[in-house]
Amino acid sequence: MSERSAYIKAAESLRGNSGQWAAYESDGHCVVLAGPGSGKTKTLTIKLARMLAEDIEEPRGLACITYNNECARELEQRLNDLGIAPGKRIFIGTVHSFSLTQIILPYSKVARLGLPEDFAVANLQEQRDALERAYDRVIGRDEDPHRMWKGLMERYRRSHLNRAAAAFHDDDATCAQLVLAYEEELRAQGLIDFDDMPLLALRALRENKWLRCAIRAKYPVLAVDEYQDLGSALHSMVLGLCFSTGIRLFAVGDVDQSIYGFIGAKPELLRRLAQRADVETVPLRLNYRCGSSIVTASQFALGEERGYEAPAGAAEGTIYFQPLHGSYEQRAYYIFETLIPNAIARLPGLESGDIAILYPAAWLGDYIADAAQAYGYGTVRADSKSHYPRSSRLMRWLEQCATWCCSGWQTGTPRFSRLVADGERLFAETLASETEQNEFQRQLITFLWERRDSTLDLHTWLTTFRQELLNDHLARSRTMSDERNTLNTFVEKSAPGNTCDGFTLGLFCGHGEGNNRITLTTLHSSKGREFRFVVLFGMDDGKLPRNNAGEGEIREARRLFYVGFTRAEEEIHIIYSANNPSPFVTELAGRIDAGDV
Ligand SMILES: Nc1ncnc2c1ncn2[C@@H]1O[C@H](COP(=O)(O)OP(=O)(O)OP(=O)(O)O)[C@@H](O)[C@H]1O
Repeated sequence: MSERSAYIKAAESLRGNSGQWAAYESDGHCVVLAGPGSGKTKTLTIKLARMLAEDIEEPRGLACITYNNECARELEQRLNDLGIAPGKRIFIGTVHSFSLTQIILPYSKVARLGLPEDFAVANLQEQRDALERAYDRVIGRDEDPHRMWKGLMERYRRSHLNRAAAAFHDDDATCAQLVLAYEEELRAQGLIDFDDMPLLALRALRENKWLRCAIRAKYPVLAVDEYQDLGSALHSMVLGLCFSTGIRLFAVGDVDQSIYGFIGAKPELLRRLAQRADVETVPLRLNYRCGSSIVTASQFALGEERGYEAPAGAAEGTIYFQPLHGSYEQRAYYIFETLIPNAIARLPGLESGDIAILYPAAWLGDYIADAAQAYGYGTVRADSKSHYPRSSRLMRWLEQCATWCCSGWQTGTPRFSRLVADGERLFAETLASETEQNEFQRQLITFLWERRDSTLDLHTWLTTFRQELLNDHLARSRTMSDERNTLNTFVEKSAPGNTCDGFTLGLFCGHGEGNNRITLTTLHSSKGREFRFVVLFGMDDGKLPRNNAGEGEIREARRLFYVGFTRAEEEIHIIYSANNPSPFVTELAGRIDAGDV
């Protein structure tokens, strides 16, 4: 199917929903403001495909910014299903990678950002060292600066974007000095860090009108997914690029799913955007994901009536409350001894891959992982305790390469051309010339073609890959120091005697048997995902919300509960301490008992 017919066909499924169709037909700035499962991401991807085909003439393209690399991966996959591979015309990535690759790397010198020509991105150790030196200079107490000051400084940098404003120096003079000293320490080493990226990009855009015009020339459309979690820097960029420079905006989000306040997200920014007179705001009411009782109850979970409904004829869905006694270990065992075997017997066709167990903090996942292993269930962890950070672009590309070796060479998923394009974007810095790109492509096909076997030993595959293809690029790149460390750590883990000893290529990329595993992840990392059967684990007072939470934190914890709750299609099981339930669970159970569902 051609690109054009693929999106036109997909758009037919939007026609029956007047809101989705209005967004699809919009021709100016448009914001889709809607709840879970309402098809925001679906509408966004089909609209992107349409704009690329109908509104934007080659070689111009569009930039799509999203919250994290996992969300970027999801969008890439959905666009790929519509026949659109990321490439020169389309940028999909985080605010940080947009700032770095589209603004700082190409324009830092002409935009006079004051960075040395060969600046690099600091790895975690270099950031720690810079903070320690800055702390000694500004505060100099005999304390660990990483415990309290690191978090304070990060929040201050993210919330005080304009260094010229008096508020930057006045709101917290010590913090302001620490920020400046920390940045000086980094610059003295020729480094920038992660938080510098949007700040420097914003400064470059603010101070240089020609740069805003250059971005508009390349990307006449800017799309934003998960707007509620993107923070002040992105919001300021959007205001400057879209409303002062004329780039067209297409954004989707949900203020009720804003769960990253602790790193600077502000749901009111999306609200303000949606209230602008020059923006067409499209609300969506139907939730296609969850059974009808789950949709109704989700609004009790949130504590707000939003008027969301399931479409006519949707299945009902069931909510189970599971108050338990005993330790977390005992409660985790109950899931695999009773809950899941019963569910598999009851729900036709339910497989491990349809099941997710979500918890408020990654350490609670350890109990689940141990219990799953004891009962012989395969699991995949998508939280911070996964075998490698799910956000790593390099690891994500290696997974794709492994998938090609296991099956892609026969099925075309992924296509080899996609691996080449993604690899060239990943190593864009060191693959500048056509000769280098051709050589990279030749080496890649030689390596992968000789290893088309899902039973190969992962450690050998990775060490050879690293040595033959990656080492040189990683050593020469200025931006991939952390990616290099991530790879080296994972290679070490896969070595004989370590935690991933014996992993095959198939297990690494979730191919075949290994793919059908129960997902274990935090409520935070469950955002954007959906499963037939969801277990919420550890829904206890003190865990959700955590002890001594302030008012704002309690509101955010409640939204987190709502995000987890709305991942379920058919069944949701809420496991909590019988003596100490989360107040959100108590309120939800009370509303359901009162017959509100
Ligand atoms: N018009 C539609 N007809 C049928 N199914 C739809 C329609 N719109 C969306 N869906 C389905 O609803 C589910 C949720 O869609 P999607 O993931 O795009 O929602 P979302 O609004 O991004 O959700 P969340 O905010 O919870 O991540 C998907 O399975 C999608 O295919």
